[in-house]
Amino acid sequence: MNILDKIVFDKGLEVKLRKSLIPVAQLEQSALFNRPKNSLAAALRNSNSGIIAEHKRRSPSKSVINQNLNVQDVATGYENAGACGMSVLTDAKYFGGSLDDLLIARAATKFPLLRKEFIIDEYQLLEAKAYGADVILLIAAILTKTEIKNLSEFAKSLNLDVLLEVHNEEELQKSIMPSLDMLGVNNRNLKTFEVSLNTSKSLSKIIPDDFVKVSESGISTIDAIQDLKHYGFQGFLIGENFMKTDNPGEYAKKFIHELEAK
Ligand SMILES: O=P(O)(O)OC[C@@H](O)[C@@H](O)c1c[nH]c2ccccc12
Repeated sequence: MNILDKIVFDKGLEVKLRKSLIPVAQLEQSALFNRPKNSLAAALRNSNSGIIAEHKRRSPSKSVINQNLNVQDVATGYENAGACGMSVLTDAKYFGGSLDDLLIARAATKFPLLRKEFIIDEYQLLEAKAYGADVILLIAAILTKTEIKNLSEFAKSLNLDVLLEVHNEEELQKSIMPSLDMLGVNNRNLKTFEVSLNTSKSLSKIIPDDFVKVSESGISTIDAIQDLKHYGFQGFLIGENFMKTDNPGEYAKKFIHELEAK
């Protein structure tokens, strides 16, 4: 079993347990459930920096990144920095996150929030909504074409934006459908952890222009972003490069100002 298979196996057990603890009706009663969406896709289209800043304490590829921060400070820091939105890892076992992190970020900010999770079940989309997300991630490597269709259509019915993530051409070909808002290319192979920005560059040519293109992972310099912009990318998902500092918000602010000055 590769790491992605392990994560998905554990996620299946976790979702089953969560479903038995919190019924759908309770999620639907959340005060946040009918909150109007703040669209990440729209924010990216209207931005010239396009940064989506991530909250990530640890990961299977890097182990600990930063365990000493408070999500509320990180969220307000990212919003004040001028990021288009924030990605909040909610997986506990492999990334040290939680749905409470999402709830805290929501209470502290108004900008678009992405629930960064291994989504395999509609129940997780109801959770995303109940805990204040505006956007959800779907990962093509762990879903069939039918699952992508069903989950993305359900997300749209809940008024959530959908970011679909691919890593190769085969995943992209099976995924292109109208119920997606953004197409993300993960520069990191989730099975081997290899990272190359060339993955974004080569797949950009076959992503239809009606989707906002997002490049994810392994981005640490202004030059890399300038380069990716030439390939049509409008969104740049950055985690570790911000989170490894003592003050991710301040670091992101400098980074975004520098990018906007170019
Ligand atoms: O920390 P980085 O290299 O800047 O990467 C951020 C983000 O792209 C990465 O965390 C990510 C992209 N897709 C994912 C899917 C699941 C978990 C994590 C991810």
